[in-house]
Amino acid sequence: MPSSAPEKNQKRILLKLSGEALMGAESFGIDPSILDRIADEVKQLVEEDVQVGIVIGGGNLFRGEKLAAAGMNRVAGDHMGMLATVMNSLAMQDALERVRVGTRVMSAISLTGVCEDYDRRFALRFMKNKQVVIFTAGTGNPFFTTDTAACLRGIEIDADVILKATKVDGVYSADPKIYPDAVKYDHLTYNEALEKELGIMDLTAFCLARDHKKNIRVFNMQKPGALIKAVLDESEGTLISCE
Ligand SMILES: Nc1ncnc2c1ncn2[C@@H]1O[C@H](COP(=O)(O)OP(=O)(O)OP(=O)(O)O)[C@@H](O)[C@H]1O
Ligand SMILES: O=c1ccn([C@@H]2O[C@H](COP(=O)(O)O)[C@@H](O)[C@H]2O)c(=O)[nH]1
Repeated sequence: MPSSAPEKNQKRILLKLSGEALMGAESFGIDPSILDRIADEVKQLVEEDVQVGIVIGGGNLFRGEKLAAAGMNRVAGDHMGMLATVMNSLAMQDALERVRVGTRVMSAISLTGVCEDYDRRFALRFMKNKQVVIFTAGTGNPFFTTDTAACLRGIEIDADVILKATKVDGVYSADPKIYPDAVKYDHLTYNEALEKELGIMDLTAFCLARDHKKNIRVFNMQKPGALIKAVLDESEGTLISCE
């Protein structure tokens, strides 16, 4: 049976892009200049022979939890949240294809005529052929997050690392947006992150990555060049690993 692992010396990454990071200075939606910069950086990685899978959040548009707090049925709200991730994914695909990076959007929810259904084996083939694969619509199930989807897909495609691209420089002793004196960690184990109840990711995502021994690197996507450094130099942000 053919191996699903990348060729020797070739990296495969799962990049989780926060929906909120796509807003830039806006309070809702997408700032096209941010998408264009991310597309340029992803293109550089593909040119360096890195296989790239992407999961995008939907927090810039809708979150099920927030809609439920406003009175909506939670499952309907989560469906809206997952569809929001599809909108972000289509925008990212468009930006990547404008810089001539072949991109497939594979959805956990069937959306005939809009994007392809998720199929792990096809996804691996596309990535080996230098196409970027955007895994969209989260896990396809309500009550989950796109962080969990990123860990799930990262494990399925046997990524070398899961990169969480967000709006802060890494993992801190407390949320740096609320506690400006919080201290940044360069490295943490999963057990430390869980014990300290660090809110950078939800517990389901953390436990999934820990149980399957996948490292996560958290870094700031708003910093130009940080993605390249996080992948090629492994020097950006905070690394979370088992040991
Ligand atoms: N200990 C901590 N260290 C760093 N950031 C933290 C911590 N606790 C909470 N945070 C917050 O977590 C946020 C991460 O949110 P991010 O927007 O990346 O995730 P998301 O909710 O999964 O994505 P989306 O925006 O797509 O919904 C950071 O912006 C930061 O303010
Ligand atoms: O597997 C999933 C993933 C996401 N959702 C819903 O989508 C929104 C947006 O995702 P974020 O991770 O918050 O960016 C999320 O709030 C959920 O409502 C989901 O239901 N299932």
